Amino acid sequence: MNNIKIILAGPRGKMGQEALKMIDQTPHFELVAAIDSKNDGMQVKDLAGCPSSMNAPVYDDAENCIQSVEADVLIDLTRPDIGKKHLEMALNHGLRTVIGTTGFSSEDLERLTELAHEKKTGAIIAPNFAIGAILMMKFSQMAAKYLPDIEIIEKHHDQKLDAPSGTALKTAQLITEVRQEKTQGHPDEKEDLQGARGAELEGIRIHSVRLPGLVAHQEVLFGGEGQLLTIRHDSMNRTSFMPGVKLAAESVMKIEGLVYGLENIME
Ligand SMILES: NC(=O)C1=CN([C@@H]2O[C@H](COP(=O)(O)OP(=O)(O)OC[C@H]3O[C@@H](n4cnc5c(N)ncnc54)[C@H](OP(=O)(O)O)[C@@H]3O)[C@@H](O)[C@H]2O)C=CC1
Ligand SMILES: O=C(O)C1=N[C@H](C(=O)O)C[C@H](O)C1
Repeated sequence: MNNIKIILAGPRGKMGQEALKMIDQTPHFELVAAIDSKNDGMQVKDLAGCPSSMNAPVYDDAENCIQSVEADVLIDLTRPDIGKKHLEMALNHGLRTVIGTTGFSSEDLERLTELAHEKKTGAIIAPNFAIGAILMMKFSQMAAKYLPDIEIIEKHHDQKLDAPSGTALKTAQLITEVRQEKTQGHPDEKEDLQGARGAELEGIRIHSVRLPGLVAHQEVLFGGEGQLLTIRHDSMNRTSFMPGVKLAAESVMKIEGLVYGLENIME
């Protein structure tokens, strides 16, 4: 496989640190720069916790980095508002991009799909990189045909900025592809405390839990007469996401246009 030159945005973050290790351990990946709003001019190896072999410059200005460094792929693991900005910027420069940050609305996705098409550039937005989470979403889509009364409970660490999680939204979207819109619960139900029934997407209820100690977890509950099916996935740590990040960085080299969800590139 050809060498892939990578710019990583968010190298000091929890995901960024795992991604640096993964890049370091992948012979055909080469880190050529990092985007970090706080450490302009430094080398990645000098940032706390970063592999000592990484002689790549740090830029605080993403546009300057993209223009100055010869790269094949930008991987963004920052935060929802920044990920969006970086994807738009990279596409405008014709730079292939893998986005791990979540919080994309359907309007954002529509606009960025058009931009990727117009620029003839590959991009992947992966609401969840964990292979088990992709399977949980696919199995939920299968089950929804037969058990259409569904509630999603997603549980994350308390530093998470977006709610519901990108995974919960993607799960609900996949379900709506096979299920008619449906009102669940009693037709006369009312919330005595606002939010008690969670958020709602085409009748599917989504409940977001945020607690210290959690990493990333989701249960999809399917209720039927006298039965309950639960499909559950747990990420115990962030190394669970790295095979997916690696697959996305390899796959984005071969595609044109925007792909939303790793299930679309898994064989
Ligand atoms: N798709 C998936 O499978 C997964 C996605 N995620 C998503 O990935 C993102 C990162 O998660 P996580 O690592 O846990 O979060 P962290 O808060 O640990 O890391 C985010 C990092 O981004 C940096 N950052 C913020 N703004 C900028 C900027 N303008 N330029 C460069 N870097 C910036 C932060 O730096 P500073 O400290 O200076 O603010 C921080 O180091 C989140 O959006 C999360 O939802 C997480 C896990 C899995
Ligand atoms: O912020 C996180 O941590 C995670 N974000 C993604 C999401 O919003 O679904 C993926 C995973 O759940 C971890």
